[in-house]
Amino acid sequence: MAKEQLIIFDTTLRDGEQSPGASMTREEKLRIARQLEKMHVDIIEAGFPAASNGDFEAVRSVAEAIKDSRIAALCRTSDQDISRALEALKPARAGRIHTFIATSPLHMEKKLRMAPEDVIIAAKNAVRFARNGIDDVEFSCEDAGRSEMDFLCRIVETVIKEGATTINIPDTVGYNVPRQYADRICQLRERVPNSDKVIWSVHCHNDLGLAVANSLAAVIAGARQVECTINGLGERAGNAALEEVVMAVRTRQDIFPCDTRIDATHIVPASKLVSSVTGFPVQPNKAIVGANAFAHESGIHQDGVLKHRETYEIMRAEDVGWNTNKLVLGKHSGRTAFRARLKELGIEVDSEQVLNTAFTRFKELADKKHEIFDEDLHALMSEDVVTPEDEYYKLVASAFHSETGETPHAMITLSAGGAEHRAEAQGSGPVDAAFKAIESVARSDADLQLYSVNAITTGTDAQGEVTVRLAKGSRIVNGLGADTDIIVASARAYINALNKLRSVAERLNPQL
Ligand SMILES: CC(=O)SCCNC(=O)CCNC(=O)[C@H](O)C(C)(C)COP(=O)(O)OP(=O)(O)OC[C@H]1O[C@@H](n2cnc3c(N)ncnc32)[C@H](O)[C@@H]1OP(=O)(O)O
Ligand SMILES: CC(C)C(=O)C(=O)O
Repeated sequence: MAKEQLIIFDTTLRDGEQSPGASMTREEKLRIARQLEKMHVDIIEAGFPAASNGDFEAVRSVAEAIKDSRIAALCRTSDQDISRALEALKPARAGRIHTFIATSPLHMEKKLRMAPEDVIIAAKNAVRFARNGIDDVEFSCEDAGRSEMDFLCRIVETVIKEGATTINIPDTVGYNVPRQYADRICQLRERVPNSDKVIWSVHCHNDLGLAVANSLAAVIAGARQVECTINGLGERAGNAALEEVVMAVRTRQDIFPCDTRIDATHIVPASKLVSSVTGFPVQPNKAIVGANAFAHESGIHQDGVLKHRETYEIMRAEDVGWNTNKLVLGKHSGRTAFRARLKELGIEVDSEQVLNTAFTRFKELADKKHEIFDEDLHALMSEDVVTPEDEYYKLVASAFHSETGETPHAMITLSAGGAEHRAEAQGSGPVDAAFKAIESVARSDADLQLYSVNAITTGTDAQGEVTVRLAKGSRIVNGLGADTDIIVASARAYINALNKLRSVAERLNPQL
């Protein structure tokens, strides 16, 4: 039997935009709307036309441009707001008026300063007025999560009689918990006459981190529209995240009696677009769209995923728009993942002993660096271990000068094959000056590919750890240096890399 449709109503451009700092221009709204249309979002709430001329124009432009999604515009229960919204929606192939008024005792008394009976009249008149202009009218009981059930039933019954086609029950301040919220939806569906003639919708905020859980509980209780936003953007702690709702319903088809029309492969691009437009980064551990959502670092998980992906993945990264899942090499990784990555990089390991030696070096590096990249592996596999006794270059002494308004300057005494050399150089910073001074002696002709400060311990004796990656021809090496002075640590790392380059060159050409 075909599943019922769960309507996805995206409000990134309206409630999402109410996030402090997330205001969007008309062009930005258009770009996001086009991405939402591509994803097959059913309804795009484009804005609040009475808010400003800019928002009016933005809703109008979205209504003009988007053909495959219905466009909704939000308005209070005032004729002026509704007229403005109707005007903005005129170019839409399919439009919806979304009108709302608060129904909780607190909001009615303290904010609206209206008697409950007057709120019912305002809702009734607004829906009637809206229905004169358009067929599709959604009515929202703002703060329904804290409204009295009897009152909710009365106001909803009234607006259904006036022709509202969708009834939205927002948990405006994210106060409800799943069982209680689901119970509200069940009661309304049971008690309100003609409840089967309308679509029941939910709109949950995330103040207690329950927006998605509440939305899903409501779907099980019979709601067939979920209002949500990309990345969970929205007022205060945000709204239910579209990607989480869609993927929960899709992944748990054994539980949900419905599914959405969303093409989930557009989810990650949509998330990236919203993040770049708003400047709100996505936290790495965010479900579905976070950079780590399909990444595995620990050896036991990596081993499991390599043997059978489903051991640690309940969805496929490709199905939500990532290129693939990721095995990230780090200090928790094991031999299986290490060997697999080497193989992917085309690095042949001819014996268990070579693998074990390389793996030990890899663990040493991983203790110093947060993440091991492919270049690190190339370096690990091509370099020899250089012991202090075989070091050709040694740092004997150093002095650095850096002062506001003056060019940084470094003085280095370097031992090269036992002979001491003094060198001085200026640079764009003291580290640059130190590297130039060392190079004036070593003349390695190597490319500096990476300079990173890997870890700083805490306390007054803080240790700075630096990695310097040098490349010469096909040889790539990582040099490590540690010191309480970060410039000295950098110089040591550079010299360590030079020694490794020399050692590899000697191995390839023993005449050197
Ligand atoms: C839960 C939600 O997300 S609701 C949507 C929230 N979004 C927004 O508010 C963004 C757009 N809003 C705005 O640009 C402005 O608030 C406007 C243009 C709508 C109104 O601006 P102003 O006329 O200056 O009013 P202001 O914002 O100061 O106060 C809101 C007024 O609307 C009233 N009001 C609030 N909700 C409703 C409603 N659903 N229906 C009718 N009146 C309402 C308030 O009681 C208050 O009236 P008062 O001024 O007579 O006390
Ligand atoms: C206007 C309604 C839908 C709303 O945004 C809320 O109650 O949070």
